[in-house]
Amino acid sequence: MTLRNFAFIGPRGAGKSRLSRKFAKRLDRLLLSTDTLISYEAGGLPIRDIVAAEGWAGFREREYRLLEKVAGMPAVVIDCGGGILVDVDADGSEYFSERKAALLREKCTTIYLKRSVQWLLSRELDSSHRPTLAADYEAVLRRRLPWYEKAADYVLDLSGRDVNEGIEELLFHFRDKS
Ligand SMILES: Nc1ncnc2c1ncn2[C@@H]1O[C@H](COP(=O)(O)OP(=O)(O)O)[C@@H](O)[C@H]1O
Ligand SMILES: O=C(O)C1=C[C@@H](OP(=O)(O)O)[C@@H](O)[C@H](O)C1
Ligand SMILES: [Mg+2]
Repeated sequence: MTLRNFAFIGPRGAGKSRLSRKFAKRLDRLLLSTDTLISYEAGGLPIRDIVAAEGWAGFREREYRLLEKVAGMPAVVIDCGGGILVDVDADGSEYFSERKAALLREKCTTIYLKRSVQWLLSRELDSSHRPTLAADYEAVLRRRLPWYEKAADYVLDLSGRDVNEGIEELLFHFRDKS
């Protein structure tokens, strides 16, 4: 039995944080949230404030540096922020983050929590901790969804199913592989 770690990826609001907490508990593993650790390292500043101060480029850089530290830890569950596969260029345009994808590929079993575009749009979350991504959130989703597919070792489609069913599927699929 190897002690490979798990990383959850997927768009904002897919349920990564909630599911990964339950999953880590079932496996009795340590759960690490990239968002929470980035905030903590920034002296407790909410992500919204980090982005306001440093721009998305600053936040993506923090995300990369944090992922470098946690991706190789053995036997942990990593709850990634929705933009873990994103970097931004000088004019603020998003592109696929090969450097963060490479860390996930090399060091983690990456699970994509898949939801339909309609489901995600109907639940787009408005919270003081989640800075607005763009006026056209659907365009953001359509650009990013293929990136999650590309980076995933396993796709967990939660359409019409609850979190517990999803966890049972993962425990079954990875029963001899984790
Ligand atoms: N399956 C679900 N059923 C009901 N509420 C959910 C479910 N998954 C997530 N939520 C709620 O939706 C919100 C976003 O979930 P969260 O786990 O934070 O998503 P993510 O980390 O992918 O952005 C939270 O308020 C959470 O309580
Ligand atoms: O999609 C994104 O770019 C982001 C998603 C957020 O995490 P959740 O997916 O947990 O909401 C958080 O990392 C930050 O606000 C940026
Ligand atoms: Mg989250």
